Amino acid sequence: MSTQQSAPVLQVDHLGVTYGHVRALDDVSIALAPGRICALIGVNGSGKSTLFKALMGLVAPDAGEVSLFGLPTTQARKRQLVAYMPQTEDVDWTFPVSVADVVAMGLYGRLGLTRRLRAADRSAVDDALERVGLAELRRRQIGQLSGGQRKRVFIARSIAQDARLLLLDEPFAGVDRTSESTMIDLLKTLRNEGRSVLVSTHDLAGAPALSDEAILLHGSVLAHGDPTEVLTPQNLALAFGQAVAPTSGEGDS
Ligand SMILES: Nc1ncnc2c1ncn2[C@@H]1O[C@H](COP(=O)(O)OP(=O)(O)OP(=O)(O)O)[C@@H](O)[C@H]1O
Repeated sequence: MSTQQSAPVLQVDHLGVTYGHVRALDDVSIALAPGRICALIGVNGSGKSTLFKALMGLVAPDAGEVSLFGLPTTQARKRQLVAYMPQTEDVDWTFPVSVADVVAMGLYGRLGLTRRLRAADRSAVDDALERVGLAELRRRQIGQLSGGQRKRVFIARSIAQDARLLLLDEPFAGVDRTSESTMIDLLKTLRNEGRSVLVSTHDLAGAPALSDEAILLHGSVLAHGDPTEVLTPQNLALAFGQAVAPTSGEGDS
């Protein structure tokens, strides 16, 4: 990490994404430095999930570019540099796999075709489960976990993977205050290890305590910087004051 300390882990230049007639993201430019927690804040439909999906290459932009660690997304994913936690409803929780199986998936990039875990891999899975407090539930089917436990499984998988950038879409939704504060402590520890975290949240009051910087999104970036400077009454009125849908119609692409 040392030689590229200031190189952005995530760079988005003039990104545009359109679904049919809905312009979900328009001219979005963002850079995120290593070792930072960045809160992504915006009203429902402001494009937060779309931004995560574009960063992961899961939706095709119609304008602009994305790079992670100076690499195209496909390369960064291949090198296991980035981990993504989608919104809970985007995951098939009935899938017949255990908690430990899901965490082990973080190691697949390093395993051979047989995907057979060696002793060191098993201990990486155990360590990751220990760090998120799920060691005792390692054999449980993922569908039999609470909402907060499900989120922690994903974080454990990112830790096992040793991802340098975590993209977390609404990790605190449906999570009680105690679990949320445990998760925030964990994210800060991961940040202190030099990882970066982009995390979407609706918790405006909690954002300054959670994050080093904040982005206010409303189809485009309304503000990006220190959370206390971003979350001003004026900016919040712009982002939340009116239930304005992102620009729809033919867009400008
Ligand atoms: N697959 C899709 N097809 C068509 N429109 C979509 C699709 N996915 C998202 N949209 C639209 O794109 C816009 C941005 O949606 P997105 O899910 O990115 O917002 P969000 O900020 O993540 O919302 P939320 O806080 O509700 O999760 C919205 O107007 C939404 O209706």
